[in-house]
Amino acid sequence: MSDTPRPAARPRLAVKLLDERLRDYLPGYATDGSAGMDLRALLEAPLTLAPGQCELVRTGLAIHIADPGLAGLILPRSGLGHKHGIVLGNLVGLIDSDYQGELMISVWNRGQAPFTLEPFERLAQYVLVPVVQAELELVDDFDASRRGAGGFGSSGRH
Ligand SMILES: O=c1ccn([C@H]2C[C@H](O)[C@@H](COP(=O)(O)OP(=O)(O)OP(=O)(O)O)O2)c(=O)[nH]1
Ligand SMILES: [Mg+2]
Repeated sequence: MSDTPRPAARPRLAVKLLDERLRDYLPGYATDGSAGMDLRALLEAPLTLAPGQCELVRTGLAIHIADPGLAGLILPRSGLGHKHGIVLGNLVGLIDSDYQGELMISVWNRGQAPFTLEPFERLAQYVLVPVVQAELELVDDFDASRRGAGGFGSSGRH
């Protein structure tokens, strides 16, 4: 028997290609255990971002998640972020389950040197995550908890 757990059934997401060139570049999981699928830059020409510059970049993909129990996250790629300072202008992109528009990536060069993005380069990753929607219930007092209202380091450093 293998130690590898059997993968759970994968939700199926409806995807529209907004540009035919994307057909050759459909996102997928690089390995069995990958958490994210890489998203590519739909650019007509290389795009050079000066230090501090932030641009909205097309992906050419629309994904309708449909299930309110799921959401998409757009996250930076570690290599681009750490080595080149290429991260997201909104830090994290949150994709609502009812969003049907094109996935857009806010690309921010937080580094010190210009960086050139090439057409169809993988520049961010899309992660599907479970979501729980809550009902807010107004109360006058909470049941006591050990932490109470202590925050921002109230439990000490070590
Ligand atoms: O990096 C991102 C972030 C968001 N979106 C899309 C999907 C998301 O469902 C929608 C709205 O995002 P959000 O709610 O974060 O932005 P907002 O500024 O609150 O806009 P809205 O008033 O449309 O909710 O924009 C992207 O394509 N890329
Ligand atoms: Mg919003």
